[in-house]
Order: sequence, then structure tokens, then C-alpha cells
Amino acid sequence: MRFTKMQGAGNDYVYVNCFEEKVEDPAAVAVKVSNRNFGIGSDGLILIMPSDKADVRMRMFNSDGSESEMCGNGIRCVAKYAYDHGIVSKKEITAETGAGILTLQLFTGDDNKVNKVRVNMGPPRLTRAEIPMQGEPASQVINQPLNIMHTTFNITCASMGNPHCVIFVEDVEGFAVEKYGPLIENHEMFPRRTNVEFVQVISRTEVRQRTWERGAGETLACGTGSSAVTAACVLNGLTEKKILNHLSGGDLEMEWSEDGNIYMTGPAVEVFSGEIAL
Ligand SMILES: N[C@H](CCC[C@H](N)C(=O)O)C(=O)O
Repeated sequence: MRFTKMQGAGNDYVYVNCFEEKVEDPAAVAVKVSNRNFGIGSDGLILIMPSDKADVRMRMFNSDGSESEMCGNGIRCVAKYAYDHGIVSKKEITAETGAGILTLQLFTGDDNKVNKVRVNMGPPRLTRAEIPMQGEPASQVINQPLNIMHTTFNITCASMGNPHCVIFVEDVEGFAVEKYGPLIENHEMFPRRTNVEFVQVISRTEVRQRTWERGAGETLACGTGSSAVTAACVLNGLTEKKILNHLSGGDLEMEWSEDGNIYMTGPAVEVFSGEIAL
């Protein structure tokens, strides 16, 4: 199988061009290639596929083999791959995802390769039914207590196509992400598990995020998570609608626009290509 390794803010995936390659069992392939000792090493597997509704289609699998509806850092890399490898020739493209059809704006450097992408991530979905979470289906979860072991966290939850639980902390660098991340990911409140973002507010326009991903553990960045964080910051009155989010592997520029959609702008980088026997 031919593949290309790409990363966005340090959130790295193995990308396969399914205009040319066929992947029989993507869940099993995701587990194999993601392994950092016995495989290629990545947070998961992303398939770049033809679509009958958009310019390109993305399917994304976590390193544990589970499929996610959406991946914010991944979709920027899909856009870069599609442009740089001649699948598309426009600088505004559409992509079919499990979160619907998204519109992306591509920025190129002097080499006419994409180095930055702005994505309309759509609106945050805030009801328990949409996230999904247990409880009254039409209600929202904004700054609500959740007990984990002997600690109470205040959580704000949103779906960006995939589920997110945002928790504001005083000191995110010192926070025990590996201890609490998996307990929240697998908490019975979240029937399809959840991604978890731990966030420190630096100012009205700047935050620092660490991410515990469903199906992958701590990663260096999460674009859908950054979108959920932007919504959570505004809903809790902590920041303006336009913020700079410092993730562990890079920065994302975020905006919850007047049109109701969240816009994410960030880097997309191709690292290397190769072939792997499956
Ligand atoms: N890192 C990705 C999200 C992966 C989400 C995945 N772990 C899930 O199960 O939903 C991003 O940039 O949006």
C-alpha cells in the first residue's frame, strides 16, 4: 500500500490516496500503520476518496481502529494533498465528511503548494442528543458538574460531527491528562465515548489546549477539539469569538463567526511517502 505521512500542528496521520489504492479493511490497517514501534507511526489512518457530492471525501480511523466522523487537522491535510497531487486545481474546494460537506479555502506558497488551509467547520451542535450524551435530549451541557473519582469537573460539551467534552483548568501543563482523559473518554455519560479537551485561558483572545482523543490517547493537536473549545470559551463568557489556540504541536486561528459557523485556519505539512506491506 502506498501512503503519505502528513501532519497538521503535530497531529499526524497516514494518508492513502484511494483514487489509486484500495484499502480492504481500514480499521485493521489503521491499527497496524499507527503503531510507532511496529508500524509507520501515527495518530491514525485517513483515506482520501472520490465523492459524488463534493470534490473529495475523507474517512478517518483512530489508532485503535475506531472510525470518527470528522478530523479538523486531517481535513486540512486532505485539502493539501488533493491540490498538491492534482486531484483538484481550485483554491476553494468542498469535502464530504461524516459531519457533512465542508468548504475549505487553500493558501499556497511560492512553490504553488498548499501551506495553510481555512476550513468552515460548521456550527457547534450543542444538544445532548447531537453530542451524544445521556440525559434530557434537547438540553445543553454548559459548565455542568461531572464527578470523576473524587474530583468534580465542570464540563461544556459540543459536537463538531464528533463528540467533545471541554474542561477549563488553571494549569494545563501540570494537569494529569493521562489520568483523567481516559476516565472521561469512557464515562457512561457518553454512549459513543468522547474526545476531551483541557484548556487554560491565557487572555480574552488566547488559550492553551491539551487533547485526550477518543481512540488515540493524548495527541499534539485536535482541530475539531479546537472548534469545540472556541464554542465553549464563548458560551462560558471567557473569551472573544476570535481566538488563537496554542496546541501542543502548533497554533490554530479560530473564529466563531456571526454566521454561526466556526472557522479554523492552520498549517498542513507533507512529511514523507512510502510503501508498506500489509
Ligand atoms: N484530531 C482530530 C480529531 C480526531 C477525533 C477522533 N479521535 C474521534 O474519535 O473523534 C482533529 O484534528 O479534529
